[in-house]
Amino acid sequence: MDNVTETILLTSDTSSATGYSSTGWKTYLIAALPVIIYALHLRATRRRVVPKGVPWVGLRNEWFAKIRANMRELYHSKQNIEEGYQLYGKHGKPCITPNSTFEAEVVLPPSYMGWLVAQPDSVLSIYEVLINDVEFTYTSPRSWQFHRPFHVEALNKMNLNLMTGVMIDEMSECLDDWFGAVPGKWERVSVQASMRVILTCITNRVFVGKEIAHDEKYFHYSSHYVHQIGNCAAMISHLIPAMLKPILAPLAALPVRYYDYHCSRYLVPLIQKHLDDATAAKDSHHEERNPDMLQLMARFAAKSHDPLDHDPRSLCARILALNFVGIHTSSAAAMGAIIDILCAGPDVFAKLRHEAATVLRDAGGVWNKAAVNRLVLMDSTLRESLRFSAFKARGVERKIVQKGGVMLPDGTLLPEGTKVGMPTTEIHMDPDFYDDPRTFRYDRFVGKAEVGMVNTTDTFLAFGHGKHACPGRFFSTHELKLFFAHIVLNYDFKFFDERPKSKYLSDFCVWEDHVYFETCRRERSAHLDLEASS
Ligand code: HEM
Repeated sequence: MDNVTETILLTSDTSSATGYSSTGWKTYLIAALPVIIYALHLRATRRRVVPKGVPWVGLRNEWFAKIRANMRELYHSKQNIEEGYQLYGKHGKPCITPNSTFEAEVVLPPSYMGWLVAQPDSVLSIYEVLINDVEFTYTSPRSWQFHRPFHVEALNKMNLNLMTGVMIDEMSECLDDWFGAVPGKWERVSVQASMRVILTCITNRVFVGKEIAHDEKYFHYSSHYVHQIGNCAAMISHLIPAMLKPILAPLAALPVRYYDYHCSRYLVPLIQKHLDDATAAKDSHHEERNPDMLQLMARFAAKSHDPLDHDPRSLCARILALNFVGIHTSSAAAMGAIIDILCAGPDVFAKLRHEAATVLRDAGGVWNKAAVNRLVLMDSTLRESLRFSAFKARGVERKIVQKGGVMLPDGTLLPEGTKVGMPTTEIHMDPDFYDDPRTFRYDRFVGKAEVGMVNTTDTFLAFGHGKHACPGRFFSTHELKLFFAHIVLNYDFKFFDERPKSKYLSDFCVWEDHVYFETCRRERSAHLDLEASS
């Protein structure tokens, strides 16, 4: 017997004598492992709260019914929301809709809207929803580390009147590329690709200025950033168990962090320059009259005492996050609008063209904010499209952050961490709120000043509602009205005989395939025809 074997035998003998055999210890550990993992999982998923006493929809009579309903949600979300609305929402009651992220959401009835929007941020938080949905902790940690969200304030300070010329320039250039520049030549164009690229170009131009916006590599990195952030967030929230997130999510977020890094190489030096200029201008009281978003943000930053606001990398992350929220939403709105207009047919199109031509002729052939504001039919058409073709079925989503939870008007207690929201699409299609809701009526809102495209109401939720209603809606409304006016003036179209099909992925509405339309550049803008004939 050698020394080592002897030692092992001795050790083993000793442990048997004391009642602790190493095999027994390992067995205990192996048996306890699932419990330890489960305890860690519970701790890591403590935010996944499922309130008691609220009925579920989408359940079937089967084993593990809730887990399976959550897993089915990716393709059954709209059905669940419809069912919940008919069974509960219409009767003033909340219900739980499953979610493929396993974070079930309490959908509230429309009658609770006043209560929902009256809650302070210390009770219901939109930020927790945004940070969670986009997995900002991993995909873009810097973009939500700030004390004052002045990127949102900068959005509201944007001078849309002075920006109009820049926007028209950018639109014309992009439309030449995508819709065709040769009069009389018909082109076949993808709705999804064209709207995504054109809206990205306009947003980039207005946000970061011409030089960087027109840099092909910046366009590549920034548009990939916008698309990857959604993919990475979906992968993190759907595929990575919460307890493994700290280890695996940073890896899953690498693609978006790569594009973020490349965008920052363009933006950080420019932001530093704007910060220096803004600091100098603060002392000399001289500021450029037509600043882009980055310049506006630098002005706010220059006046701030928070060191984080002077970090160009932080400002860069914030503008990229704005790009993400702004580009997806406005391109989805533009896709819905062009499809709705081409389905509405030649009469509606002729009326929109006539209005745009009259307004532009009366404005002397140059668009400005006042002229865009006079596009009443276009405003109603685009608002109707946001109602009719809403691209997210649940909206006004908030997370309960108040310790101890919150009591709903019917006395139900929802615990801290519960996500709540409104059934946007069902409210938009409810005959109690809209006459003949399943018909696209382009002129539905004409003559009702209180329901212009930017106005949110209890029953028009495309931009959310309440104090957190989309701050980008003034910019987007102006941009989309200008864009569609420019299109109807300068292009002819073939109309759709049949509406393209859409489907839901979770609660997001997407077009089933690539949808194409045919368009042809006119000899000249229709307002010049009007001028010639009058
Ligand atoms: C047609 C285009 C757009 C649509 C339909 C849209 C829709 C929305 C919706 C539904 C919300 C949630 C509001 C709530 O829950 O009450 C929201 C929030 C927000 N949107 Fe938009 N949006 C659009 C364009 C933009 C643009 C262009 C920007 C910026 C460039 C932007 C920036 C934001 C921000 C920062 C928030 C969060 C507001 C907050 O936290 O208080 N949006 N948007």
